[in-house]
Amino acid sequence: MTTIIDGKVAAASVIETVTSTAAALEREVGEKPGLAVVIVGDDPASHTYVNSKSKMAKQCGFNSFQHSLPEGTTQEELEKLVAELNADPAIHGILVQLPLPKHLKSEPVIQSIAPEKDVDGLNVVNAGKLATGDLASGLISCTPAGALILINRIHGTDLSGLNAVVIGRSNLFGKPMAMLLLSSNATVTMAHSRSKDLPGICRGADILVAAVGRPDMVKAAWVKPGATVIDVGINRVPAPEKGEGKTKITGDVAYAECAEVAGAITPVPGGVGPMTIAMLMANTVVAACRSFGRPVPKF
Ligand SMILES: Nc1nc2c(c(=O)[nH]1)N[C@@H](CN(C=O)c1ccc(C(=O)N[C@@H](CCC(=O)O)C(=O)O)cc1)CN2
Repeated sequence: MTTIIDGKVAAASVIETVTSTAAALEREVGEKPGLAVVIVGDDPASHTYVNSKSKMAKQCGFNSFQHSLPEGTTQEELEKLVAELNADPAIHGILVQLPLPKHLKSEPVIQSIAPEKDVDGLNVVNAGKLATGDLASGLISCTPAGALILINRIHGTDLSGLNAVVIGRSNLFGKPMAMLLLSSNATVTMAHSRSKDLPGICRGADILVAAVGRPDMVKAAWVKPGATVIDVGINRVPAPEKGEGKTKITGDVAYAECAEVAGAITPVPGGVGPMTIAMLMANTVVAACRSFGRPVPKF
């Protein structure tokens, strides 16, 4: 029997801990965690994600600040806003929604976020801490942190002796995911579009993580029988069965056929996606606890 890994259930458990920690902080210190979310431009999917983040922040008992900037915002204007948020003591977490419009460079913006407020875990200080095995004092990118929680539900926290393959090498997901798996003692292979014999590499995986942005790319023949398959893809594709012009979300894994072979698998939607927003809340409450010298919850 294949286990369907339910990201909504795991996310709800994270949110419960976040909410009780935020309530304790307010009771004991008289302050709420503050999350600032910055979005530039009109991308509808990005607006949906940002609205969900702001709504969830309020639900957790945070102060939520949304900065929606016009498409024509300049690099200087964006970095000036980040500098103001860095200096604001009511803000414990800052997130700049990605991707930015094409005329803006995301790297300098990300690197201008104060590391202790970088709840996306993308700043070189936080990425460096993760790469050097310091998982305790930095902030870890939300989607890989959430994917690891789902993997831990199947395999426990010690992945010794297991082969993990991560397809994709982005700073937002692939690289931090590989570091987290390595820190959990897995034997990790990072594969990508230039890898030779991708199906063969994947067939060696006890834990296969796909983050490539190509709908249904991973086929059943790529999956080792009994493997855990984590699908990080969020692809919007046409869904004529729902009506003309309709679309649906699908992952990077051909779900139905891979579920026949895998031991455990995440669906899309309802797998890794809900963990992204839950871990953003977790990072924000952790950043707030640290700023007040309070104990940090475990997720
Ligand atoms: N600064 C950041 N930008 C982006 C990130 C990020 O972590 N930080 N990740 C993605 C988008 N993203 C959050 O921003 C995100 C993607 C998907 C989901 C999610 O819950 N997906 C649902 C399906 C939702 C739907 O039906 O549309 C699921 O998989 O169940 C949450 C957040 C890029 N940008």
